[in-house]
Amino acid sequence: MSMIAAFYGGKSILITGATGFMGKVLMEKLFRTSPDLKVIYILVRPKAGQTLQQRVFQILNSKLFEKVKEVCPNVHEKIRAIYADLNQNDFGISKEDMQELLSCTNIIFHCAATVRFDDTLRHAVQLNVTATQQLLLMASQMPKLEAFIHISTAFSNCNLKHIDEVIYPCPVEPKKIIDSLEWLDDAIIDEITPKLIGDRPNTYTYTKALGEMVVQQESGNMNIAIIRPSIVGATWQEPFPFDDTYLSPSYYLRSGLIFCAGKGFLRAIKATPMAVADLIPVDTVVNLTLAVGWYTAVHRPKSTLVYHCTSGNFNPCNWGKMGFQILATFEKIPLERAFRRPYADFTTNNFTTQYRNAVSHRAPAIIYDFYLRLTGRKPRMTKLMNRLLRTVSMMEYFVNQSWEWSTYNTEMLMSELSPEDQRVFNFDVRQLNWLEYIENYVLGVKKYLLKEDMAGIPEAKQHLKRLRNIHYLFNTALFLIAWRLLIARSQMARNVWFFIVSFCYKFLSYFRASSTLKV
Ligand SMILES: CCCCCCCCCCCCCCCCCCCC(=O)SCCNC(=O)CCNC(=O)[C@H](O)C(C)(C)COP(=O)(O)OP(=O)(O)OC[C@H]1O[C@@H](n2cnc3c(N)ncnc32)[C@H](O)[C@@H]1OP(=O)(O)O
Ligand SMILES: NC(=O)C1=CN([C@@H]2O[C@H](COP(=O)(O)OP(=O)(O)OC[C@H]3O[C@@H](n4cnc5c(N)ncnc54)[C@H](OP(=O)(O)O)[C@@H]3O)[C@@H](O)[C@H]2O)C=CC1
Repeated sequence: MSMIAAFYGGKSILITGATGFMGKVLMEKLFRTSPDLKVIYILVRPKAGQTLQQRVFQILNSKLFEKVKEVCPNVHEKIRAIYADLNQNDFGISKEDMQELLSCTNIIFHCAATVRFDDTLRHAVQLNVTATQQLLLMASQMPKLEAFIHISTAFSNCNLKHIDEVIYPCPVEPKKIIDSLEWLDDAIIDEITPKLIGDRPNTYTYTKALGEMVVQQESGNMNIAIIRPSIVGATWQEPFPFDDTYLSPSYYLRSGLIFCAGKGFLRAIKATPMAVADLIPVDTVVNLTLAVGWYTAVHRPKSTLVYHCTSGNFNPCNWGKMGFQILATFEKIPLERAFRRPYADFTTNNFTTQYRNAVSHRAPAIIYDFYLRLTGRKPRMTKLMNRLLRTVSMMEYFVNQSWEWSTYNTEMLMSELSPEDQRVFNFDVRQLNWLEYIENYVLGVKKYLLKEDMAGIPEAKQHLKRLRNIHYLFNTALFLIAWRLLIARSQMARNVWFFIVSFCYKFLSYFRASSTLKV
C-alpha cells in the first residue's frame, strides 16, 4: 500500500493554477492515486468566455482525465471550483468561500504563476510575489493546514552556475519592490526593470526568486517546502506518454517549437549542442510534488526545504542529441504538408545566426507570402516567422549554457520512500530513456495536437520528397543565374567556364569512343 496515496485520503487540498499545465496533471494524479480524498478546492477565474464550471467540465472531459473517471467516478463532486483572481485583493474570493477554505484546507499546492518571459515587471510581481504573499497570509489562518508546497523554478537563480537547494537573497527586498510598484508609473517601471533584474534574463526568473524570498520570510511556523523544476515537458509515463491537451504559454515553447521544426519553419537556432537540455517530464515533477507534500506534513522538517527537480545531474541529455532525435523521428513519422524539409542547424555564432535567420527563415517566408498574394490569399508567413524568431531569441539564454543543481534533498526524499511509493510516485529520472521520450513527444505533437492520422505518413513522405526536389531545382536555378551573371561580367569566370565545358566535352568523346571500341 502506498503511504503517500493513503496520506492524501480524506484530505481537503487547495490547488492554485489547477487549470495550468502542471496543475491539471497534479490534480489528475491525486484523484487517480487517492480517489478517497475529501475535496480539491481549485482557485479559478473565468477565462476566454468560459465560466468556472465550463472550465472544470472541459478539464474533466479531456483525454488526461480518462483514467481518473474509472477509479473515481464521482470526481466532479470532489472538485470545488472557487472563483478567485490572484490579481485582486483577497483574490476576490467571497466571504463564504474564504471561510470554507480557511477552516477546511489541509494541504496547499501553489502552482499559479505567470510563466511568460515577456511579462511586465508589474504583472509578474503581482502574480509571482504579491499573490504568493497573500496566499501565505491566508495559509497562516488555516488551523488544519499540514503543509504548504510552493512551486518555483530551477531557473530562479539562473544568474549562478552552481545552485544549491537553499533560498538565495535578492539585492532588493520583495516588500520594497511591492511597495514601490504601487506608486511608480508603468513607464518608470519599464525603465528600471533591466536594473532590477540584473543578470537574470527576464522578469519571470527574477520574480520567482522574489517569490521564494517571500515564502521564507512569511513561513512563520507553517510546514513549507519549495520545489524547483527545470524545463517542464510533456508526460513521460502517466497517465500515458505525452499529454499536451493543455493550452498554456509553456506549450508555445515546447510542442510549439517541435511543431515548427517538424513543419520546417524552424531550421536553425543559436544553441550550444553540448549544453545540457534540462527537460523534466511533468509527471516526474508531479510525483515529486506529492511526495514532498507527504514528507513535509508527516516529518515536519525544521526549516523550509528546497527540492530541485532536474534531470541534468541524474541523466543528462544535451541540445544536440535532442535536436538530432527530433529530426530522426520526423524522418520516420513526418508531419503532413510541411512547409520545408525539417533540418536542424545549431550555431553558437551571432553572425551565422543572423545569416541563417535571413536565408533559412525570413527569405522563404517572404517568398511564400508573395506566392499567397499572387494566388489571392492573405499573406501570413512573415508575421508568423517574426513571432517564432522572437520566441527563439528569448530561449537563447537557456540553450547556450549549462547549470549544475545540487539534489541532496531530492535524493534524501527518494531514500525515505517505501519501494511501493518509489514505484507509484516515481521521480527517478535515471530510468528515463531520452530517445524514447523525445520520440513520444514528437509523436504526441502529431497525434494529439495536430490530430494527424498515421495513415497519412506515406503521403507526408512523398510531400517531403517533392520539397527536396523543389529545393534542388531552386538551388540549381539560383546557381545558374548567379553563374550566368558572373560570366557576363568576369573574364576569369568565362575562362573557367570554357575550361569546364571543353573538359566535359573531351571526357564524353573519350567515353563514347571507348564504349564503341568494346562493342
Ligand atoms: C532547429 C530546430 C531544432 C529543434 C527545436 C527543438 C525544440 C526543443 C523543444 C524544447 C523546448 C526548449 C525550451 C527552452 C528553454 C526554456 C527555459 C525555461 C525555464 C522555465 O522555467 S520556463 C517556465 C515556463 N515558461 C515557458 O515555458 C515560456 C513561456 N512562454 C512565453 O513566455 C510566451 O509564450 C512566448 C515564448 C514569449 C511567446 O509569446 P507569444 O508570441 O505572445 O505567444 P503566446 O504564448 O501568446 O501563444 C501563441 C499562440 O499559440 C496559442 N497556443 C498556446 N498554446 C496552445 C496550444 N496548446 N494549442 C494551440 N494553440 C496554442 C496561443 O493561444 C496563441 O494564439 P493566439 O491566437 O492568441 O495568437
Ligand atoms: N512550465 C514550466 O516549464 C515550468 C513551470 N514552473 C512553475 O510551475 C508552476 C506551474 O507552471 P505551468 O503550469 O507551466 O503554468 P501555466 O501557465 O500553464 O499555468 C498557470 C496557472 O496559473 C493560473 N493563473 C495565472 N494568473 C492567474 C490569476 N490572475 N488568477 C488565478 N489564476 C491565475 C492560470 O490560470 P488560467 O488558466 O486562468 O490562466 C493557470 O492555471 C509555476 O509556478 C511555474 O513557475 C517551473 C519551472 C518550469
